[in-house]
Amino acid sequence: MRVKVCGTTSVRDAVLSAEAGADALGFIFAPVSKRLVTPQVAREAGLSVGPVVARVGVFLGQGLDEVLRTADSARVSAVQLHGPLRGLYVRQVAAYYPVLRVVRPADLAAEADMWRDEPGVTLMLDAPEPGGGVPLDWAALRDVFPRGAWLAGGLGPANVAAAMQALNPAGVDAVSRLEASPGVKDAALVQAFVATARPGQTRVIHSETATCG
Ligand SMILES: O=C(O)c1ccccc1NCC(=O)[C@H](O)[C@H](O)COP(=O)(O)O
Repeated sequence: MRVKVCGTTSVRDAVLSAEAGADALGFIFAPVSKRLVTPQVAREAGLSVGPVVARVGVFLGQGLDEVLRTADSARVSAVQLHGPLRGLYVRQVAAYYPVLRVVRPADLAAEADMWRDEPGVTLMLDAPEPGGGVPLDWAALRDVFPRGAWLAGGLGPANVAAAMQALNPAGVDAVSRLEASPGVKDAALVQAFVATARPGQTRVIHSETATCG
């Protein structure tokens, strides 16, 4: 089980999510988002969490050049793609970065067929409005949720265990229900989310500096 905390906009929030045990941090580069971050801040935040935590650049309907340039400048380790996209476009991004391809329930069957045997492209099921905090109907998805797919959509500390029980996703992702205000994390909510999704995984990011001599 992998846990991604999305909508990171500062070094402070990157460090608190990493210390809570998150496997991945999301940096949103879609201009429509309330959690928009610059590539420079994303890069600094990513560098602040050490070598283990994945940094995911999140895009919605943006041009290929913009996606690749921004991802490079932010030094992300993976790219998350929202919106209706041609298969060729997704493959072109996947030639450079592991891709989380985000789909709505209505598009799940077609996209699952398209990406089933495609190394480097992982499906993530999300609500039609990304970052909207609205959970999906897990019961309706039980028979069609693809093996190895990730789940998002209105997840938080109070419901992530039930979502995992219902669909057994390979990863979970959340933003709205982990915030004090849009773009600002609530440390207690992040800790509770990660601890519930994957117990016992906190980590130390900043250790005491050893003194020599
Ligand atoms: O969160 C946003 O503002 C956003 C805007 C545009 C594209 C993607 C966005 N978020 C992507 C995410 O990965 C969210 O974590 C995911 O949609 C779940 O959000 P939530 O339902 O609020 O937990």
